[in-house]
Amino acid sequence: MSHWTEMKKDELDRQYSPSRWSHRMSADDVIKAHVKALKEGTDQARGLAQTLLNVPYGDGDGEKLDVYIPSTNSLDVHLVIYLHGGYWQFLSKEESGFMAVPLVDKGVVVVAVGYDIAPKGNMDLMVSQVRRSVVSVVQQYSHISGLYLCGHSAGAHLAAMVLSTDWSQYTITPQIKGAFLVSGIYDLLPILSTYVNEPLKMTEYVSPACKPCRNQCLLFCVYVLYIYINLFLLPLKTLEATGLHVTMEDVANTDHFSIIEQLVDGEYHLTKLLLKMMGKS
Ligand SMILES: N[C@@H](CC(=O)c1ccccc1NC=O)C(=O)O
Repeated sequence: MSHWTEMKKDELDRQYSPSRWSHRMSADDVIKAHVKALKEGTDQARGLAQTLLNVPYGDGDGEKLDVYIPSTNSLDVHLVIYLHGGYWQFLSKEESGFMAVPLVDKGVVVVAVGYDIAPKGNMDLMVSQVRRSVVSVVQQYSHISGLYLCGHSAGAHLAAMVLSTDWSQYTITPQIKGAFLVSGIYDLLPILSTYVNEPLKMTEYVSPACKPCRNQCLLFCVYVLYIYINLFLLPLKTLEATGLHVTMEDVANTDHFSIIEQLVDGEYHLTKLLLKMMGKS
């Protein structure tokens, strides 16, 4: 495969269209099925778990999060913050509680963060929102014994941006014990000239600033290897060079969408891996 700098726009657009790489269904159908699966999973979690919905973490309309709470009296409670995907322009927290049931069952609190997707929000705002959401969660749940991040696709990028935050500008420094980054995109430069950037309107000035490369606390790192193999491997090497404990998991028989949808299932390999990261297996 040629390097992205040598690709014509059509080809780059195709490479950055995960729906067109699914072997399960047509591009349109895979997206429809994805949104449906996430929504149904979230509705189910809202029915089964105790919840606190629309908790503000800032003054903006979009600065709200949902909390899925286990019924446990244990003091050793772990909390995972989920940052949804959707190329920073699709999805919301309303479809982002789908993985809560198997985690809540194991006594883990799940927080699904809402942020202002494009065109309402731009990259700087989204990065600032997810960072502030983490600070707010730590302030509200100071008793938790372990804070973890999970993100899919664009949400994995945002999670990596959280990990690379200079917390000296914030009131507290969250102690993030691990991050579970699923099928993320970590280099924004190649997408500047693609359709993905149309609502985002990122410039070359924004993009390097939003490239997560510094990281202090990554324990587990999950990628799916299929199309952009070279782009995915790059941050892994960068992270390892900093002396972090980074694990890469190559998940068989999946695609960009099913890899995260299946977190509704407690028996799914990645659900078990996420629980293992939190010492809950
Ligand atoms: N144009 C993108 C659309 C996409 O990524 C997407 C669309 C709706 C909901 C979620 C999406 N991506 C999730 O990671 C694609 O071809 O897959």
